[in-house]
Amino acid sequence: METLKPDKLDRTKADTGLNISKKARVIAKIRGFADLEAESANWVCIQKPNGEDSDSVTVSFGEQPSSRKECYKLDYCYEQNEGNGIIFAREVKPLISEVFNGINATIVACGAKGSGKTRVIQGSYEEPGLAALAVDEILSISEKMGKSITISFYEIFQDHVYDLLDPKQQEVQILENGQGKIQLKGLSQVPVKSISEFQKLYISMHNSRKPVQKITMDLPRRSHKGLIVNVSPVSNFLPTGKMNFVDLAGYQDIRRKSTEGSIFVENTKVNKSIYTLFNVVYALNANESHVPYRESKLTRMLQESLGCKSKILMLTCLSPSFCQDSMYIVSLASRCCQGINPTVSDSTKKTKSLVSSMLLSSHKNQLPRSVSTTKTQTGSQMHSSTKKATGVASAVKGRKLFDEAIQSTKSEKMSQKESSAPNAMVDKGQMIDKENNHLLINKDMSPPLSERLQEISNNLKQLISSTPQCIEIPPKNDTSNIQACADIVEPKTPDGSMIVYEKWEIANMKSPWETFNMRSSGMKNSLVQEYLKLLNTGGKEDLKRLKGIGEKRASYILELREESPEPFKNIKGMMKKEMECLFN
Ligand SMILES: Nc1ncnc2c1ncn2[C@@H]1O[C@H](COP(=O)(O)OP(=O)(O)OP(=O)(O)O)[C@@H](O)[C@H]1O
Repeated sequence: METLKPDKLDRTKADTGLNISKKARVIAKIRGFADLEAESANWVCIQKPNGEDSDSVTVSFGEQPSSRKECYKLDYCYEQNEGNGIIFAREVKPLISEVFNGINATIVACGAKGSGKTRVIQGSYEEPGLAALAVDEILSISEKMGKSITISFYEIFQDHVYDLLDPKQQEVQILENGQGKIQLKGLSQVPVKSISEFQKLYISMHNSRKPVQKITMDLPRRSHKGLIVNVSPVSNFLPTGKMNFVDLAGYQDIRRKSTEGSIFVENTKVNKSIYTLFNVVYALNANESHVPYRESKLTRMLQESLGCKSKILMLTCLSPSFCQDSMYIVSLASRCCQGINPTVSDSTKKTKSLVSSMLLSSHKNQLPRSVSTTKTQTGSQMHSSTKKATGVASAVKGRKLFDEAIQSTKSEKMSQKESSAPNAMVDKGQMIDKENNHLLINKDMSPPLSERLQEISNNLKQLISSTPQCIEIPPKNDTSNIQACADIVEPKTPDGSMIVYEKWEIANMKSPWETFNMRSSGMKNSLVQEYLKLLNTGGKEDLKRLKGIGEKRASYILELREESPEPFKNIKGMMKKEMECLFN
């Protein structure tokens, strides 16, 4: 196990000084060169205005033309020569004391396929990952306190959760009790007494990739893997703290891959859950009233470790050589990182404000979010390889974002005050009740998915009926106006479409009315896509919330989806299916 100097490396509360109300810290790590990678192909550039003391850094990619280089702001970026030990000491270790105080922490590794996520989270026997380093530390503290720890290890494959520590590999059910508390039925908790015992369970299970029930294992599969470390708190009056490590499946843009059948469905589900996680982190960092936990199994499972007083570390892994998917993931990460008041390019602002005014104001926060990120033109860029790590003593600012993370909602503030009040003998049950109440309060504030979908459907109908039929549609192959609006509705690869949009707009010089008409057409198209997506992916209850869809039609839609993964390709197809349904 790597020897660390915690006294020098810890980021203590004394280091905190930033007034940044962010719940999630978003950082990156550039992976070392793999065996067959050309070391000359150094593609990621990072800019640290204050070296290792920088409060934020910018990441850009070498192959973009320097005149139009886009930079993505993140809280920090670790370079190729900085290993798991340093990341643990600066980012993860400070969270451990929080976990002993009954607070949940979640460390998520995200990135393109092969970007080094597993190496950072799981590591190997030779170079332990963040999870093993954390368990080692937690075990040594627990031993001193005479306490014990347990671990759970699960896999999410095609939106099903499986227990990796249970030989029977039962599917885990995510249940919510009467008070809104999440329970993971069927997920075992195994006591762990030593680091070697942990490594044996974690590394061997991770690598064994045992066949999961009812799933053929002939093809490599993309799945998320999660570890939960349950920690006994310092006081019996505190709830059990959890430290979660999530090794996300690698992001792959399926539009660029010629996949079919079950692989296509698998990839779509994986990407959707990655988007949802980013949307949740964005919503938390931006203090939004609605957090879309319910939109994926992963975020649903992690709800109690992402919301309330939890701490989140998003670790974006980057390939050092050209990788389009890495660019996309960084753009998502950067957007989460910005939280409140992200700086956006003029074109993005323009589009956003237009769409906001077009939507009923009560709906605007309820649409799936765009990938607007901080994009700036670069000044002097520094290639990652040219920067040398200059020791660790000065790199102490990262964790202070966590320490400053505000307890933003009133209910959180109240529960904090009460738990720290003198003589407040708050028992475990009461504390849990408070958390539950908080969840219920939040639930009241944020309507469930089905309500949002209903509203999207209503918007769609309104727009279809109100959009003039004689609108001037841009040339058939020019999808820029649709793209501009789709940017608001759905995450997209930052492929310069906004630039294309601006050029197109300038070249055509439309009147305000014509521009409005064109954009509303794009808006309509986006909403149609959302509506179709709902028909293709929504649950039965969500489908039934849509006007005109009752029990029978919802069942029929689900039947159609069993026959083919995405039966509703366009409006025409939808109408046809509707007619078939009527005559069935
Ligand atoms: N720091 C590093 N130095 C050298 N090679 C590395 C480093 N990190 C990862 N690699 C290599 O890169 C490859 C991908 O690593 P890893 O499996 O950790 O990526 P991943 O993002 O988890 O992949 P996937 O998306 O397929 O799960 C492996 O061959 C690994 O040995």
